[in-house]
Amino acid sequence: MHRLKIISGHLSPSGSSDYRRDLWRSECGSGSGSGPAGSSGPDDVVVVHGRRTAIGRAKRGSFKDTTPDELLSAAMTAVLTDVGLSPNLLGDVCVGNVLQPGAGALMARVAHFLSGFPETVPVYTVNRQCSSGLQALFNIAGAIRSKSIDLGLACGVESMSLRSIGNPGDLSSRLVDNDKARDCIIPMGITSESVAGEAAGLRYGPVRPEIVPVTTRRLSKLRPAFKPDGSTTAGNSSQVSDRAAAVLIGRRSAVEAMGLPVLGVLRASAVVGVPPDVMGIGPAYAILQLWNKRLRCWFNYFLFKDDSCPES
Ligand SMILES: CC(=O)SCCNC(=O)CCNC(=O)[C@H](O)C(C)(C)COP(=O)(O)OP(=O)(O)OC[C@H]1O[C@@H](n2cnc3c(N)ncnc32)[C@H](O)[C@@H]1OP(=O)(O)O
Repeated sequence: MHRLKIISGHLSPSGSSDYRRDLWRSECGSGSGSGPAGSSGPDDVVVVHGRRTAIGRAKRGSFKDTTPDELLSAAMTAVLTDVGLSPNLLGDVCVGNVLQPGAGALMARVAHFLSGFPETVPVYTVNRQCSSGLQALFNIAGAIRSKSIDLGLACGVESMSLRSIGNPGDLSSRLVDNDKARDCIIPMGITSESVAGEAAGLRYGPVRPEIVPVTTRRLSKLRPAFKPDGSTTAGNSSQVSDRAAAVLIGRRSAVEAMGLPVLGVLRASAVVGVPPDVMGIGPAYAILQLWNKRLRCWFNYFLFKDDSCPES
């Protein structure tokens, strides 16, 4: 019950005082501010509000002809409209996007103007492959922590219908002499097969007793998508899709002064490099790094799902 109460408090739009009291009392929340898990107060980076579009199936879905600037603009506009915030108050806007033509920032700046944002508000894009949207969030959080800005908008957008991931661009011919460099051009689906191969030997530890095995006939009959004897199918893959999302975050003191809601607190993030032929395994190692940043008790409250792929 205690755990449920904390989770529901975390989701409360008003950042309810009950939740905060529980958080302050909990092992993570009661720290002296000496570490990322323990710091709590006016300088917290807090989540105010977030919206997303529906998820359209690439090439065949409802957004197959919708340009990414339109998707992005819809999400950006909705966030600010919901909370009644003028875009003038945004210190920065960061957009995660992988398949970027127009030198990166063009689509985002167009979306920015389509949303009625003034030219004085800056915008830029970031590409950290599958976690680009998350990286946008932590870029804005970093700017808030360093006191460069008080409030910012973090977004992510991808049109897998209108853009192609097939073209690797111009690369050195020396690539063939370097194993790791060569692995960088392995198709995504094949890396997914390699991750499945590595994961096959893993035990699922504490969550194992919670899982009830269910085999649906249709699901088990789906054919492997990337190699004949593979295990990646349409049923266990991230879907290739078109969508956008936007999240408003800020420093707690500024957010509260503006009378905006507090949905949650951004405590920490971690990024790691992994071998390119199993790049999809990255979140497992990043979670371990967070664990090592003394966030152990947070793992009592939340189960993590890797939903960061732009195409998922
Ligand atoms: C960091 C990383 O890990 S990167 C990610 C690595 N993974 C990948 O690259 C995989 C990305 N995904 C893909 O490329 C695509 O989703 C694919 C190729 C796997 C599948 O694409 P599609 O064939 O277009 O999938 P689609 O959605 O049409 O589904 C195919 C069929 O499976 C069926 N299906 C899909 N999911 C399920 C399910 N859960 N249960 C039953 N049937 C299902 C669909 O109904 C469809 O049936 P139909 O052909 O009779 O209509």
